[in-house]
Amino acid sequence: MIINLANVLSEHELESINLQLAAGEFVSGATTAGWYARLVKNNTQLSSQAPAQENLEAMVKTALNRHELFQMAALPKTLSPILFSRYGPGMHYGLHVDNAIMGESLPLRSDLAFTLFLSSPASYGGGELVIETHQGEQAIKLDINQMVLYPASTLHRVEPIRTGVRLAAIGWVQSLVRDASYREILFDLDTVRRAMFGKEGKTPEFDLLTKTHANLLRQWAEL
Ligand SMILES: O=C(O)CCC(=O)C(=O)O
Ligand SMILES: [Fe+2]
Repeated sequence: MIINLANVLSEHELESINLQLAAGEFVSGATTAGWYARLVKNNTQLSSQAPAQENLEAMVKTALNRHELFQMAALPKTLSPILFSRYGPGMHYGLHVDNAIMGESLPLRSDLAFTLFLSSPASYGGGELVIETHQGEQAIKLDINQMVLYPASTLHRVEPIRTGVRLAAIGWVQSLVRDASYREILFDLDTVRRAMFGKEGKTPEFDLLTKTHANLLRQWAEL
């Protein structure tokens, strides 16, 4: 399941993040890629030593923790550190799959990946995130402050930037529910029960669906 999330940050957070990134020190992105992805990774990232990194990361994580659709779709157990990437003209990230296990002291299994777009699409040429799916390639270039959440198990790439600058926040999620098909069932059930609640309130049907959702989550969640 590939899902787009709108309005991830507040206006104020978006402005603050972009101001801090404009003043930040960016270094080669090769340092945070696996040995083979490094061969095709040509971008820059905010230095992990940058004074702003901690604060920026906290802002994105806070926004995701309060985003209902993100919580419903990802069922997050753990979020990775957030990378802030900057692609100028000619930069790209060739076809790769993300590392399955990330981090040494606190290892995380990357079930889902996300890209939060921090530049307006009209301000740069190229730079689509292209994901290989069973239905073929899907090219994604979202509006500023929108996020795509996609399976980290896919092969994907970032097309070369032709003009302008593409800023994005990137991260990974270890989900409480490892199996993507189970996550989709839970997501669908949760969507239906919320829609029912919106139309008719707390009916006996809503209660029963809520019970089913909770009991399936109990079956499938790994804590
Ligand atoms: O910038 C993007 O949209 C994706 C980057 C990516 O694939 C990665 O960092 O592994
Ligand atoms: Fe990737």
